[in-house]
Amino acid sequence: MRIPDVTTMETTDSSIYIRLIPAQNQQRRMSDSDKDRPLLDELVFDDKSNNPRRRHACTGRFLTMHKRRRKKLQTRALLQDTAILDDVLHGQVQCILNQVGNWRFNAFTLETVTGGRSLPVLCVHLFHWYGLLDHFNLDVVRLWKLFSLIEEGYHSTNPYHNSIHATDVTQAMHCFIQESTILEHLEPIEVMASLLGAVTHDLDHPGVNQPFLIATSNHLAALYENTSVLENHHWRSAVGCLLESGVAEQIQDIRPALENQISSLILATDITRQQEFLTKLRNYLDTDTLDLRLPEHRHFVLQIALKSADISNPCRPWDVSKKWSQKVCEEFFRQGDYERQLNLPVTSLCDRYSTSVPKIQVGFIKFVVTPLFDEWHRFLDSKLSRKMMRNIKHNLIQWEAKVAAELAEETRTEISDAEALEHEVDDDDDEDEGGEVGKLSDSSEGLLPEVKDTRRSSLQVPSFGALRMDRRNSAPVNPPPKIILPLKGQRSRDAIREDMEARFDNDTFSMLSTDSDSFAKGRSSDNSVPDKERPLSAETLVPDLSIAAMSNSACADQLNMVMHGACSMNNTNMLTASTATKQLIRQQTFPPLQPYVRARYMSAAADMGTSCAETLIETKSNSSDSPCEYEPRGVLVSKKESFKREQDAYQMEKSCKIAKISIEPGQKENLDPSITKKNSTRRRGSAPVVVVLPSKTTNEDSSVLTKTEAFIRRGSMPAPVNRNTSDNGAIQPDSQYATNVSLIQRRGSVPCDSYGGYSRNACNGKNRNRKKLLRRRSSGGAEILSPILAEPDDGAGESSSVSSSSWYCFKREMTRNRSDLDTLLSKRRGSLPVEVLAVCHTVQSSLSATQSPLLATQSSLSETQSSLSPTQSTLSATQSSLSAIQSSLSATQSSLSTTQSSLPATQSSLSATQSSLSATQTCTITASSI
Ligand SMILES: Nc1ncnc2c1ncn2[C@@H]1O[C@@H]2COP(=O)(O)O[C@H]2[C@H]1O
Ligand SMILES: [Zn+2]
Repeated sequence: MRIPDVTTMETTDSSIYIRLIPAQNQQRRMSDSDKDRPLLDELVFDDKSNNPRRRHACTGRFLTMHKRRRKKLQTRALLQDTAILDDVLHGQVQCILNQVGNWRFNAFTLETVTGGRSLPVLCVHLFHWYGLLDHFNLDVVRLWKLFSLIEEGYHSTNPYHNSIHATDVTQAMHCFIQESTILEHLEPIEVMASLLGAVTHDLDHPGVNQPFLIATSNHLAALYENTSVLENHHWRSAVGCLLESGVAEQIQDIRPALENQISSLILATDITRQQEFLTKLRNYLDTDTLDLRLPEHRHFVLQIALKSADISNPCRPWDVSKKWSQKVCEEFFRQGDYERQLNLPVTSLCDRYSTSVPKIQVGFIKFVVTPLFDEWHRFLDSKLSRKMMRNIKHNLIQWEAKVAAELAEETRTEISDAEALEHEVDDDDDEDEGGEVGKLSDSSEGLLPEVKDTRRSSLQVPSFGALRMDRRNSAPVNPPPKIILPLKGQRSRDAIREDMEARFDNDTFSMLSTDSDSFAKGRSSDNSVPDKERPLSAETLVPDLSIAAMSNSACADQLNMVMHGACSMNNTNMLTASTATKQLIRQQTFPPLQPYVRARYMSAAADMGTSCAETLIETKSNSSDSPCEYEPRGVLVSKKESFKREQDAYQMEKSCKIAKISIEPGQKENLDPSITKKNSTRRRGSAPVVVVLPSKTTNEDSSVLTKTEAFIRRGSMPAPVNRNTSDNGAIQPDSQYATNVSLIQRRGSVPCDSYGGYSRNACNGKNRNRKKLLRRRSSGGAEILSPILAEPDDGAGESSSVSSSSWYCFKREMTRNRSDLDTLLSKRRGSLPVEVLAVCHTVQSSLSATQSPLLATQSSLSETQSSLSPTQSTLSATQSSLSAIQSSLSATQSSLSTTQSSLPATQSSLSATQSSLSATQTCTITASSI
């Protein structure tokens, strides 16, 4: 392919800008007039007499509902006179764009000279340069709009994952696909997919990693079932931009194939899949079987290229690379700060108090970058790949030197700290001896400032709460580590090496994107903030308001207060006030994750999904129809070659289609189907949690939500459950973690009555739900705790008052014994808010309170039993005498009956006697008469 010369480019690129200006202004160059900038804005953003930018900025185009903060341009300070300075320095832009294929490219410089528009400027330039505009007959205004939408989709508030990172990765991708080994085989559609994939690969990135989204129950985690959450979101957002810009309309024929390729490229950037790709690449290279004439092999190489481009910043020249390293670590540390505020375990790589930029860089370069670039270099074996390898080595040496310097400084600090403490002890010992030290310590007041001055920041003064945040090193405060001091440096080095190896473990890639070792191991933060600084709830609090924007404006206000207020010590009081009255109740169950839910959420994806299936077959006919009469620029190839490749491309599209269609409804990309099945069957609880704050104002609005300012928890999967059940390589639990979690594991999804109950209470002040709460069959977990968390009120029923008093008992107890709370909090993991844990403790203590009266009752029962036993024996004696009487009675009865039975015989003998007597009498009478 022909690389255009500078003169040609100058003319060509000028024409891009000229074409962007409305017809009546075409004769004017961008830099010619003070009106150029507004004109461009008008053209790009006010097209069709709407104001799309403003509209989208308010409503949010992406699922994070990102409200873009407009970049502050230095020259905007001169708003009233825009003519004085132009944001876009066209001469310099041109100069940089002319060097766009150079590995020394600096995206930050392009960002500056383009007035913050590096992304669309670079991309339109590259599309033009490769001849894609002509080849696909693209409208440059739509294309500009596409890249403006993409630029807008990146969060300018992210230190690293912003549009400059997209620019950087796109330029790196451009460098890679220009490598002759690759370029000669590429189809125009593949070039377009590569550029679009690169520029959108982190679109709408929230600035935190996947474990954080899961731990804070972000709706994206629920939507993508905790699998390649961000990557799935990035490519779907990309498709949304293609649709919205109208570019999709122009490339109907190739759209399914293009979108398939973009999605597959972006999904490959999931860093947890690094090993999978690396093994495959090694295998290809070992067996020398990579054949770029095959579309699937080309696609695989493009996946590797994008993965490499994504982590290529350590391969840049030192000055550029260093800047990226600082930016990415700034974002990591920001996440660590959020985790600390949320009382989540602080991801080790995000903990600014236990690690440093050089340490992270050494680990990242050694364990992530080098293995990939070793293979990439083996494949490319070019001038560029050699340069990159040289840069990696050089940069690694720089960072290692910094780590060594840090260690030396730490050791020095610790020695001087220990010496200072040693002096203190010696001073006490020498007091009577009157030596030199004794002289200095004539007055203890005089000594104090000196000790204070020599003391370094690594030793923490326990009483100074604020200093805690500044503390960096790990030397314990009490007692001074005198004995271990000589070994300290060596120990630290070993510890750091081990630490790094653990952090950059090939299996986990824990710090990067989708895993977090501290989450998995249940490590608690050493720096957990005191209770009063704790924000409202882990369930609702997310780092950037843009991620929380699917709640109402009142929630956004509250989050804003927490997020920005909690950072400043001045606002602690405000926070304390709000946390003191916080209540936790549950809300209705999140809808189950059915395919239709996903479809509803992702209108763009749905659109894409159907069109993919429908129009895939048309792709071939279109691509063969398309004439190859474009300028011989960029990747464009001869007709004959093109035809052959179209056949290959068709084969690949067919295989893509098969792969796509074989995905069952609800199944996620990037996931082994068997794992999906296992996960989905194992998936547990889902009930979101709501934090209700007391009414801020006495608003007349009868809406419960407005009154209570409910923070609606979006996601549904409690983190502990997910971690326990997820075995797809994202997070591996260890046994200790599992044991800890089992204590607080959230249970099923029985909806809690208390939400409705609370609402009614809030409206009319009655306690209609109290009996209901008692009747309710709890599934365990947060829902059982809501009545306990409720503040006592006058009309409280029996159960409520018991619970409330336990809560206050617990609170009192905790205030007395902070260490208990600390222990409790330090055990805490995952997404359950701290309140839930606190209440677990409350329930336990109220249970033990209930147990003691029960025991008393039991002993009195046994006493009663023993006093009863004599009575029982009397009773049994009486019973036996009674039975004796009964038996004598029965004997009497039987003799009576015997007597009775003998009576008739006597009677009959009597009557016989009588009759014999009367016979005798008759005889006598007869005899006498005779
Ligand atoms: N210089 C760096 N140091 C540490 N981590 C990095 C560096 N560059 C990139 N990464 C990580 O690698 C990840 C690659 O994918 P992402 O761009 O989404 O996010 C990136 C960061 O998390
Ligand atoms: Zn990236």
